[in-house]
Amino acid sequence: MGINIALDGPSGAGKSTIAKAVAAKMQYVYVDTGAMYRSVACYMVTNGVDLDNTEEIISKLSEISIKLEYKDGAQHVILNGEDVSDKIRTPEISMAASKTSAIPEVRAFLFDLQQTMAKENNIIMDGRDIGTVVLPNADVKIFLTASAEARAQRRLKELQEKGDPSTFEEVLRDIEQRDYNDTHRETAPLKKADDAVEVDTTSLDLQQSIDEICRVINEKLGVKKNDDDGAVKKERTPRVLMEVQPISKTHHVNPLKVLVYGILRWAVIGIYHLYYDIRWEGTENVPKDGGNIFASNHRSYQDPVFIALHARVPLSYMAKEELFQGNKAFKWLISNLGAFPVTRGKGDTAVIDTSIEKLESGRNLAIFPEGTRSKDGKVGKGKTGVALIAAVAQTKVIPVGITFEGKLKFRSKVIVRYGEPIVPAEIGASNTDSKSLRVLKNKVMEEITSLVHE
Ligand SMILES: Nc1ncnc2c1ncn2[C@@H]1O[C@H](COP(=O)(O)OP(=O)(O)O)[C@@H](O)[C@H]1O
Ligand SMILES: Nc1ccn([C@H]2C[C@H](O)[C@@H](COP(=O)(O)OP(=O)(O)O)O2)c(=O)n1
Repeated sequence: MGINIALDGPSGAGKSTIAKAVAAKMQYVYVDTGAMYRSVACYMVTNGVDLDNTEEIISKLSEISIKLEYKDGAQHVILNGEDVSDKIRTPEISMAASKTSAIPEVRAFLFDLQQTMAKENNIIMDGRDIGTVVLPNADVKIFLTASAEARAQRRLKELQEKGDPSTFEEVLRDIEQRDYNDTHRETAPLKKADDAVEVDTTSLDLQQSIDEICRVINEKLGVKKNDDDGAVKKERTPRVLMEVQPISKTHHVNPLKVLVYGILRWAVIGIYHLYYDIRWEGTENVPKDGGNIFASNHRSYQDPVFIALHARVPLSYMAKEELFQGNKAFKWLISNLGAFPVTRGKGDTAVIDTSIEKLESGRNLAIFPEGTRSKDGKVGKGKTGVALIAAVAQTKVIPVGITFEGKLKFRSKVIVRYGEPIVPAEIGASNTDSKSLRVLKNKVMEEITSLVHE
């Protein structure tokens, strides 16, 4: 179960703008339930359904599929495969949504979808009934308001920017009509939950509103008192959330080094083709830039080289510290090939910092989540370290599957498969809380396993 923040209030109070900003700041998923109601209305309007004919509206619900997708940080609303993100924002659809959202069957239809999203992710969800009906146990509930005039003024500005000729009076009338519809419907009317914090934004500008909401959230997520026994509930502090700092992709490995590395790579690829019966698959999945994690099953000491040969930017990888203690020339060699030491079995936390530093410096990082080589070729369960590094750095993880029969020897048939990159935030792992790490680790191990067995 993720952390859930419920944000309710009337139209134009600032819910979606603020929720988006908070989601970006806290690396949460933003769920715009209004967009879902708008999509239902959009389908009805587009298909000529009479909005006073409740029976017909209900009968059409089974034809609707709604998805919220996240591309380049923006939320897109997909209705039956079509991106309707812009289409649902017209005054006509606003008014239609206000009408169709009063129908209990429409609400029940969207309720399941909303609850599922809340279960799977850390989310901030905005709407009218989130704190009262959809997420009655939300960790934080906020009721956002502003005077009808202030809200109408904001909407008018928005509409004017889009070239819409509506007047202030018309917009105010629409807002008041929708407020009336939303607060007077029988099912899940707009009202403040008893345990919600009310924030009035009438005299606050946007930044002040965002700051106030962040303050309320931090206060609520900090330490929560259990009303029944006065004990402090299991603390879910935002401290952990703050540690997530997506690495900056502005650091690049020296281009000359990349060029020399490229020439060497191709020379080594040639040698490897002579020595092994080797093939690389899925090379189109390898990002052209650095700062990515390659997570692979571990079969042999050659694995870092196998993985590196199709990555354009050099790789760093962890190697057991004993390798750095013996022969100085060997230490020099492996260090220059990107290895850095890790103390095994001691929960070496410095290695996490070093890994992040490597990624930040623009290098790629190879990790073998199983920790040790597999003798029989079976993929083990994997440790959480890979997920922790990926979650803290919020960077792509490219799963890799390495297969060969028995022991690696001259002319062994080797296949190295690169899978599609995993983006932590897209699979609900936008934090370092235990649920995010579990989700991420499981996904990485699943992908590696299926690449090995393809
Ligand atoms: N506190 C505020 N002060 C000024 N403008 C605001 C404020 N909050 C929101 N806005 C602006 O008002 C408009 C409506 O806000 P929006 O987030 O769409 O409201 P809601 O989701 O509650 O309907 C947006 O253009 C937004 O930039
Ligand atoms: N949880 C929700 C969310 C929206 N609705 C209704 C109320 C509104 O009339 C429509 C559209 O909501 P939306 O939040 O997009 O509207 P505004 O952006 O506030 O104008 O859906 C609802 O009934 N319950």
